[in-house]
Amino acid sequence: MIDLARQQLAHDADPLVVKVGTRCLTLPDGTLDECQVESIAEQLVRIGAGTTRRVVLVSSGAVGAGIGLLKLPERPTDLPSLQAAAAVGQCHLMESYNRAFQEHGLLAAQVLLTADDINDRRRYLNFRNAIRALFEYGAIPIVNENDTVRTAELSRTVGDNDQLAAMVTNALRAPLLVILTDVDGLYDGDPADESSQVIGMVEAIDESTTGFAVVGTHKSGPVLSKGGMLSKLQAASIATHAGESVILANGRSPNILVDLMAGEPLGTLIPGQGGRLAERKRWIGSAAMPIGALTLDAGAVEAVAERGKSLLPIGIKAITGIFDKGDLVSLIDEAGVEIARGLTNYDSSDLGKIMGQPSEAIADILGRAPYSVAVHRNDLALVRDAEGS
Ligand SMILES: Nc1ncnc2c1ncn2[C@@H]1O[C@H](COP(=O)(O)OP(=O)(O)O)[C@@H](O)[C@H]1O
Ligand SMILES: N[C@@H](CCC(=O)OP(=O)(O)O)C(=O)O
Repeated sequence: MIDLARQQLAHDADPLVVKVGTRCLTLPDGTLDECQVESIAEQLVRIGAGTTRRVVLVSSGAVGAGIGLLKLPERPTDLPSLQAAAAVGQCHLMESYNRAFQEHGLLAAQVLLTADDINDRRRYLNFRNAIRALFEYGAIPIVNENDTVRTAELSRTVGDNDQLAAMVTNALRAPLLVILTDVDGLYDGDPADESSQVIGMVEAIDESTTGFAVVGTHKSGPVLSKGGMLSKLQAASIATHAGESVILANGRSPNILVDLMAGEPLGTLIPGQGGRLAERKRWIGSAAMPIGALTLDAGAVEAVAERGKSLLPIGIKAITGIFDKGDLVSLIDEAGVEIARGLTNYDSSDLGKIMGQPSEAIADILGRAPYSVAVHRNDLALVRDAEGS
């Protein structure tokens, strides 16, 4: 049955981001399921990809495809071998997509990204411009994490394609992210348990929702395919806090994308929270990850959070992390609660010297005073804006 709200959401979904998980793309032996690739491509064409609707596909599956091609007896567990499998598999994955899209007269475009590409504002803007150019040419951008340069330990890595897809959604201001996997949506218990039911709508992601994600049901081991339902909910949280909606659905269900775009109430809908954020605030608030933190005294918290003021050095009580001028930092209160994120005008070393001091003293302390404020209000996004309250 068509749901009118879902129909409107589908109608407005331009650009649309579709994320396809490994479970949806691989056969039981771990190799690439070419029929699924063809089905995804065919459905995307039917819902207007490359012609009437701008679509970005975020696709996993490189590791699975690589394992099959390299004839590995089992899935490797060490990072270099997984990266090698991903590198081999990515070619095959893209060949398959390209072949499938060419059947419909369209070209596939490979886009390999890491979280750092989105955290760096210049690279982020370049990424967005490249995607826009691909839209103009009617090519289909197919994003995957750049696995060969990924380092599991790096704090600024995304971790998996679910969250990368959410970042891409926010970067492109896509009103809808569809995450396809091998189950019908978020279940209220273990999906393997017959008494568990799919939740049609999740109003907001909180502990009760994330509590439904059964950790370890699948894929607890592999380093390059470690999404899981919790990761999908975390991704949904990133996108919905920027005001975009997310649907979790079964990519193995025939015609799922066509049905969703017709407004069928399938899967689990997590509607966008509050208003949609302006582009720059969206990047600051939710696309990028902070690499340091500034602890604010109570007066500064009030000035920034309640009066919309810039952050002055005098209101900073402590600095955590090593960062450069222009980097994204968290602004936290003395209890450690994040109240905002912003781009700092000074690096951590200079900020350490001027914190707690009036702005008039900056020139004396540093020998120069390029900025009177530590973080300008135009470069700040309040956490509560991101939460839409
Ligand atoms: N509450 C839940 N509802 C639905 N799926 C869940 C839940 N808890 C755990 N899962 C598991 O999450 C898996 C999907 O995540 P993942 O393995 O990362 O898929 P993909 O490779 O498609 O991204 C499902 O196959 C399911 O077994
Ligand atoms: N980049 C990896 C996928 C990593 C990943 O996030 O997998 P999944 O949880 O299935 O979306 C690959 O292409 O195999």
